[in-house]
This record gives sequence, structure tokens and C-alpha cells, in this order.
Amino acid sequence: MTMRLDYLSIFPAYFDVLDISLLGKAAVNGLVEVHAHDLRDWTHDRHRTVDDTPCGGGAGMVMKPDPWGEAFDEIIGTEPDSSVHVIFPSPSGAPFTQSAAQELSSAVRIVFCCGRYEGIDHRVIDYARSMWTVHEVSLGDYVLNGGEVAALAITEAVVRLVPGFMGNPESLAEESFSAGQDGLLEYPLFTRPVSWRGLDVPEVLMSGHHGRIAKWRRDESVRLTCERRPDLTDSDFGVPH
Ligand SMILES: Nc1cc(-c2ccc3ccn(Cc4ccccn4)c3c2)[nH]n1
Repeated sequence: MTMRLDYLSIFPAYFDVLDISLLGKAAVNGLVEVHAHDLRDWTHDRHRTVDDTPCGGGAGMVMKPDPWGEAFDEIIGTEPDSSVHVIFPSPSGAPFTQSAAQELSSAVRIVFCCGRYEGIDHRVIDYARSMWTVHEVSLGDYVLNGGEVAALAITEAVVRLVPGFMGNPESLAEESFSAGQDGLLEYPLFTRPVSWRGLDVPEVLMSGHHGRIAKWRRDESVRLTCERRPDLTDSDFGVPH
């Protein structure tokens, strides 16, 4: 099953990068097809205007609804279809999580609506909710200048989970933020040379003793999680279960 990804933006060139790297390979073997669109193609004035001043006053500019509506009509269609997932990256969106990426990895179609300026006229989101499955998502508690970088990050998180995309699916199981690691942070990784600039690989990892190695790795995951992400630990006991 091919996943179709569409990107609506006034900077569609952001998405040229999707033609290379891992994603390029997925596109080549037909797992994923990528279409980037310039929102200004759905404007009709000489200046190809996509923004206007905010009703009610305030700083900055707001993206007009009209170009979005016309782009939706052409790119997605005019009939409701809950199988189409429409993503609006937004600083006021719900935190994007690995489980959201997991869910989206089985979608047939995802349309990313990348806002700029202070954001998009809210009626665009309301209209989209009446037609498709809408996700307003935030990447984290920091402000970007637009939705494009968030769309790229979400794309990578989703596409790498599409069945048949990753070379060795086992590597997906062991990752942080996935059930395989009990929601703990990943332990430190090492490879050859065993000694590098006076720094050595922990001896236990060279012992060949799989039980000790597994224990060392879990202890490290617990230590790192408690140090860096106390929010991921179970507050009742203070240590991840
Ligand atoms: N996690 C995130 C997501 C975003 C994001 C997503 C889309 C847009 C469209 C415009 N802006 C700029 C902007 C600046 C100030 C207040 C509102 N928006 C965006 C920012 N920032 N951080």
C-alpha cells in the first residue's frame, strides 16, 4: 500500500529534501509518494497575497482562508473522507508523540498544512475538521517560524514506521519512546575501536556475558531516564517500572 504525502506551504522547496536519503529510497520503491505544493498557486491577485491583518487587531499577519480552501478542493477534493489525515503543525497543538507517529504510519494519505506569519485563519482548521481527520500538533515548547520544519520531523517519524521502509525492523523495537524499551531512554552506544583518544568502551560490553550486558544496559537506561526525563518515570515509585 502506497502512502501519499502532500505538503501545502508558501515555501514548498523545504520538501525537496524528501527526494534524497532514506525517504528517497522509500519513494523509489513505491512505499511513499511525495507531492509539495505552493499555496500561492491558489491566489489570483498580482501579488499572490496569502496573508492579511488580524481581525480584532494585534501584531503580525494571519493567513487568509481562501487560498487554503481552493488548494484543498484541488488537492484533496470536495467530499468528506475520514481516511485523509490533515496535519496542522502549531505552537498551540497537542504534543506530537511516538504513538501518534505509530498511528499515522498506517494512514493512506497525509496532508501537511504548513502555516507561516502568526498562523492560519481558524476557519481553515474548522472546515478541515468537517471534512477529514485533523491533527493540530506541536513538536515541543519552542516557537518556530512556520510549520515546514515540523512537517519534515513528523514525516520522518511516521515514514520510518511504515512496514517495509526500515531495513532491519528489529532496530525499531529497541528504541527509546517505544514499548521495547519500557518508555526508558536508550542506553549509551559504543563501537570499535575499543580505546579511542584515551576513552575505553565499558569492559562489561566486551565481556561476552549477555546477562551482565543486559543488566548494565537497563541500569544505564534507568539512570539516564531519572537524570534527564523525570517526567517519564512513574511518580508513585520514582523509578520507571
Ligand atoms: N512546536 C511548534 C510549532 C510551531 C509553529 C507551527 C506552525 C506555524 C505557523 C506560523 N508559526 C509561527 C508562529 C509564531 C508565533 C506564534 C504562532 N506561530 C508557526 C509555528 N512552532 N513551534
